Amino acid sequence: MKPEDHPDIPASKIGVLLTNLGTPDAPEAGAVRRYLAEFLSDRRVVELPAIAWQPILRGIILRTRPAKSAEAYKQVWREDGSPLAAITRAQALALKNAFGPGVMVDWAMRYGRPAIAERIAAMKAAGCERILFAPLYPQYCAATTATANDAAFAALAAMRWQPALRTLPPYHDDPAYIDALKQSVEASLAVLDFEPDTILASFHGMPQRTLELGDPYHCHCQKTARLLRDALGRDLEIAFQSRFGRAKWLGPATDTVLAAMPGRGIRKVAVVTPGFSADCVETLEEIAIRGRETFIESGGTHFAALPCLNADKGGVEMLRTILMRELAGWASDA
Ligand SMILES: C=CC1=C(C)c2cc3[nH]c(cc4nc(cc5[nH]c(cc1n2)c(C)c5CCC(=O)O)C(CCC(=O)O)=C4C)c(C)c3C=C
Ligand SMILES: [Fe+2]
Ligand SMILES: [Fe+2]
Repeated sequence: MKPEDHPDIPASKIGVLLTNLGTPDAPEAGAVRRYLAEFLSDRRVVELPAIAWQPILRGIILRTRPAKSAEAYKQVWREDGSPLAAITRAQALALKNAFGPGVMVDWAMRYGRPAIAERIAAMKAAGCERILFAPLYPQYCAATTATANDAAFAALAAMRWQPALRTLPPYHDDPAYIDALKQSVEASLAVLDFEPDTILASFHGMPQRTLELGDPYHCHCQKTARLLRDALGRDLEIAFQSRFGRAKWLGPATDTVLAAMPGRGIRKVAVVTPGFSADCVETLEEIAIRGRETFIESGGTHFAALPCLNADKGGVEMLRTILMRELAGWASDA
């Protein structure tokens, strides 16, 4: 029996914490500025010494970009908030009972709210002595996966009684992921009123230098694209979107490819964004709105932006499969 002066200890549980990048609290310049200040101050994202970068960030970028980005967010904002947050929340909800009793599922964001440290602390307070931390990036990159893991381990660094922590590895070539993408693309194409001449797989870009420094992101994206092309058994091109700053980024650039396609005889295109586990401003505004404009203004006739896996049945089942594998030896249902 526990002595009277002994602190309460909740029954031992397991936690699964889904994590994505983060998003502003509102589609307004002030909220976007706070979000970008945190995001773009991360040394894993902009790999420049603070003394050189902070004056540019504070003096130029945070004065100009928030208003422009807020306009983009306004165009995709939903009644239940930012698409990225709403969909990540829905993914966690859909997986709530997926791993059996004693396994709780929650979600967090690397930047903004709900914060990773806050949700890990809540899981520990609820009795989670083991946590599977799952950054939902199929392709590994230091600017996404590693910085999310850093934040999780930093949260543990402040704890006396730490939970054991596992992290979800990249799943860019996992058969469950490739199959979910194939099914999702085929279902989306089946309801289009046109047959695309080709499919363009657009991944978020990264500075070229990160490839030279040893980041596997470029190779992971290429492998996902190759496996998806093989699974679909049809033409599929790869491109990288969302270039930021003046340095050279991975290519070819999505907007350049879309602008050139009609000149190459490709007038009908479907764009898929397999690197995003949830639709967000990058897919819904940059691709579905601006990408369409670029393609049509260049002479294209038909354009479709296909949805991400999101909290759809196939996407959730894929997440259940890969998460269950990582829970092996921890959860009895795994
Ligand atoms: C999926 C992988 C992602 C990688 C790799 C990535 C790298 C990266 N991004 C920026 C700058 C910005 N990204 C922004 C939005 C954004 N980025 C990702 C994912 C990756 N980023 C997502 C899911 C989102 C959407 C967030 C949302 O709220 O919907 C933005 C903000 C939007 C804007 O102002 O354009 C910026 C800025 C850099 C610099 C970078 C790698 C170095
Ligand atoms: Fe980004
Ligand atoms: Fe590569």
